[in-house]
Amino acid sequence: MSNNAEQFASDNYSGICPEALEYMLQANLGSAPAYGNDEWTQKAADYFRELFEIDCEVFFTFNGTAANSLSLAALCQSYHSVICHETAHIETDECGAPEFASNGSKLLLAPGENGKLTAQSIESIVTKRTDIHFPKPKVISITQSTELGTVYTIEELWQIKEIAQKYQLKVHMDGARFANAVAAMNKSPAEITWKSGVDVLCFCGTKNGMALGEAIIFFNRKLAEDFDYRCKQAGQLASKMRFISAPWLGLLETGAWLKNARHANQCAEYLENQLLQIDGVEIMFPREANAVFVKLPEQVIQNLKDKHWQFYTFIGVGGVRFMCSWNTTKARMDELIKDVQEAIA
Ligand SMILES: Cc1ncc(COP(=O)(O)O)c(C=O)c1O
Ligand SMILES: C[C@H](O)[C@H](N)C(=O)O
Repeated sequence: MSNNAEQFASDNYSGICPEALEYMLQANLGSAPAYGNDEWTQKAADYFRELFEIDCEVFFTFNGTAANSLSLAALCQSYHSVICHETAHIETDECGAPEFASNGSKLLLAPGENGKLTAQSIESIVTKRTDIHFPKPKVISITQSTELGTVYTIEELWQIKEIAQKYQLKVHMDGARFANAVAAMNKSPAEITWKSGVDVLCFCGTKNGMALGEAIIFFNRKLAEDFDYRCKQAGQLASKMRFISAPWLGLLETGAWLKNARHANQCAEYLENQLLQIDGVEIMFPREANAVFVKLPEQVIQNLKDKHWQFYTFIGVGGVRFMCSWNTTKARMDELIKDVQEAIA
């Protein structure tokens, strides 16, 4: 087997946290009804309704791309468009799945500082064209925490809510790192979702300590009509759904979902502080969740790769993302910091 030392490439690299694994093993005792008709799925869905303080509709998919693309398809018709940030994952890394699942809804890209849409950038797109030849804006998609490791504040979410209401737009939240945003903001899940105008949240379990599995949470039940059929048709209805919902229940009932996110955020804060002490390292965006984006000289990047460090460099020349996870250790961070120091020296 290859070297399984922890990497800072992505929280997708991490294994399953103990709580998720324990509940998975419990669910493995004996047989259970298939296709979501099991007690684990019912309990997990009920727990989400308790956590978000609302009678929301909950669905489970295998991954985030499916969650995003299917939920967006539920919010708009093929002749509509979805406004998202130019660095949004639904634009950069889902291979056109949102457009495919919606039969053609166009993504309209907006700039914005630190990876965030603003009410102004949204309004300028909505008002730019209103003629029949242009796909009518219908959905705003925001990522919380963002692809650049930043977090929408409550004030920013409310400004976006006001624009959405002004122009009758729905709001989708890509919550690949939603737990990290909750941990960073110290606000309730309800406050940073439906109370701030979010209609549907794709809450990622994969990056939060599960093997796989996302929860799609419709705060507006009307929008979930027949969504189960959409999931089935897309191959996202798990026959042994208990092996997605039980680990979710493990994260929720034990509080590990928030504990894991807090740990990842705290590790990123430590990593950022240590990197800031190295001459030649430039922090690219405010570190507000579990990712640290730094600018490094090209030969330093190559030196780190030669030492078998793995990381994403999708953010321009010299841009590097270090992502912390539920199982990140100080020892491993110190190894990375030492190698960066030696490479720069
Ligand atoms: C911001 C964001 N959204 C969505 C996804 C999609 O998740 P998946 O790779 O499981 O399709 C990812 C993947 O890591 C992501 O980083
Ligand atoms: C960028 C890559 O697609 C993955 N979503 C990640 O964040 O690691």
